[in-house]
Amino acid sequence: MAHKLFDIEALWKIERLGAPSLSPDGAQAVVPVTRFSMADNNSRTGLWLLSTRGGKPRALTHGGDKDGQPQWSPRGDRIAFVGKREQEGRKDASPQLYVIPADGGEARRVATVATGLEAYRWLPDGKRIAAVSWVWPQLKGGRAQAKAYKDFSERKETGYVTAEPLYRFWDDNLPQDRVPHLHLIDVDSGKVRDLFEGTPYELRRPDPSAENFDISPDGERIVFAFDPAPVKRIDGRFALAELQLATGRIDVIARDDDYDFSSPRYSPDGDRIAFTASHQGRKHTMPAQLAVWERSRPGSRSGRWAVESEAWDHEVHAPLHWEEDGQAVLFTAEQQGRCHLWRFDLPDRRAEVVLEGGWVHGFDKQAGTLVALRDSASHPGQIVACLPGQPPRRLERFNDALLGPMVWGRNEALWIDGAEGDKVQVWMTYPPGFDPKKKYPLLHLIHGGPHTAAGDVWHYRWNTELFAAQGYVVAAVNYHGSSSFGYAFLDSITHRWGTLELQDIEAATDALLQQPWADPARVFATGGSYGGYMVAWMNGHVDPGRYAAYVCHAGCFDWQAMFADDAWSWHAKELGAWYWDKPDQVAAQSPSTYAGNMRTPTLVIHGAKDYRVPDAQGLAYYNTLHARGVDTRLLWFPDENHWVLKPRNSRLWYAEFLAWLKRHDPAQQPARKRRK
Ligand SMILES: CSCC[C@H](NC=O)C(=O)N[C@@H](Cc1ccccc1)C(=O)O
Repeated sequence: MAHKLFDIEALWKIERLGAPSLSPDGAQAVVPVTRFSMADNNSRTGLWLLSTRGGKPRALTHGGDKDGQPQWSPRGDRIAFVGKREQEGRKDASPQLYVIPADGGEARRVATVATGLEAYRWLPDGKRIAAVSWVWPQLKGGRAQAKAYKDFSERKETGYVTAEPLYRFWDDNLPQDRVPHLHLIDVDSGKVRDLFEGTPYELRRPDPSAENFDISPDGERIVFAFDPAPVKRIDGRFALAELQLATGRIDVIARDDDYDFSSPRYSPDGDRIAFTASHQGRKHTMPAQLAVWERSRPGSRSGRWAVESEAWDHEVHAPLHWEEDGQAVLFTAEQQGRCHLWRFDLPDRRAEVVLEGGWVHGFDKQAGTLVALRDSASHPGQIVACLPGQPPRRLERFNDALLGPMVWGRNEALWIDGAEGDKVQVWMTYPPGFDPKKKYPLLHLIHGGPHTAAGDVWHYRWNTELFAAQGYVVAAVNYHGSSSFGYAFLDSITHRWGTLELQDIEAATDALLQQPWADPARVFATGGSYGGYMVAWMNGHVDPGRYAAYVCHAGCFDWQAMFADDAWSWHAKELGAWYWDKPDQVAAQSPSTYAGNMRTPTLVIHGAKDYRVPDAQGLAYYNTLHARGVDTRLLWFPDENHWVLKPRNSRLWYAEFLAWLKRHDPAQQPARKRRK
């Protein structure tokens, strides 16, 4: 068989699987599958049925362009999903809810909600659905909302007037006077009721999702997380409230101004609620921990809550999923650059791994069958099933024909001596056919956050296998501040951004340059967002010549000017001061302060729709390098945000990235230039 090298065309031919939902008997899973077209520069998402008992995957939907968030009904007879389709002569102007018989057939639009529907959950009766829609809170009734939506869509004034502190999020101009409300939808009649109408309640504004609410097993109550503060900010501290469906009464059941609560889930008997609690009053970096609220007595509206996982030094990721016996909760959590599925036993307060990562991104468990979406640095997302007493088994082979004939680079985690005498993890990907007796260029990929991690995960925007296939030894350092190594390590960089991270990256470079394969003239450093901050920081702190070139994608350059970002209320917590109180402390952590030392060639990349790191950051860095006479190049996307997401722009991104490294790689210069 001919062996092919993995490249950008293959990357975009990969069919991307979404989180699975299981039928109530656990026999089948439904998953969204997205296929991209480089030619058309777009994508289509359809739903597929996968049997957990054996058999070939079957396509469930064909009609829509973007059929997402499939959820099996509690009775197992139908599957709901969110899509934008054309049906009965009507084209959806906003995402709507559809249902389709689980054994196939035509999808039916459940209702037309002018303001659109997003996240949702089935009620246990299988006849109703609770869904999120952004509405004008002062209006009453669907008709008034529809008129407001029409007026808004057809308005000629494009100006955005606001007095909100949170008025944009990533690339979204929210709230524009709307707030996310929960709605109750009757699946057969299509009747819709706004459950929060006339109340001050709303779900979280940044990315409201189905993790923010849950329905009690008897279908009588809905618990949801809400921000009690009258003015909503990105770092709001959420409380929990419970709504009685019969009366509309809402009671606040758990509130602590020191804590941020999220992701509530009812226990199988409905008398406890698992949720995540982050002790923000102690410090803004505190992890989300597993907490449980317990009703004082059955049917009561009061109860007590406690953090259960305090002694377990891990951050708990939503969603939470109760085991059927009510004794344990399943969730994912990171550990040393991997993300496993864990079972947290409540009586013992002990966590054990149920399914190892790579990286587990989504899962469901019904009737003893577990399914999960899992990837690793060496393969994209796959759906695996675990039946009782059996090892994990793959349920589909969507990408095997494409990826099977490729030669892959080897991935491994190394540990080096980093800052503060700590061991620091470095994820390595070696070129296919790597021979340690030959010489190779070294490429740092520096992760963002800073409180995230590089790891055993498949990345579409910073694909380690793709870079390795181009001949680079790829190193991704989990510098101080990274998640997945415990709280002290994550918090160690607070109020002194840049310093320890640089020591770790430099220590990794030193350690790797000891390897026989390393070529000291061919070392590159690249990164996005906080990783972009780091390469700009390196340009001002590391001697010129140590790194042959940098690539800075969406990098933070100047923390004072960064105050234009959507995350501005975090700055003082992370940097230790507002810029007007301690300008020197903030400036000391800004790469721009060290511009006078910058000499290393840099490719600067930025998207104009990036509200997290506004593109003025990238432009200021690029202009600075120009003014200083440093070799630089700008790749600016008018239509991309913090991430480059369109197939053609991604191809351009990789092409420019690789061409920049090649241009500054002494081994890749024409012979005449190299002799000079
Ligand atoms: C508390 S850190 C800021 C939020 C955030 N973290 C999640 O990844 C983030 O967006 N980080 C950016 C860099 C950044 C840091 C601080 C303020 C704005 C942007 C990233 O690396 O993606």
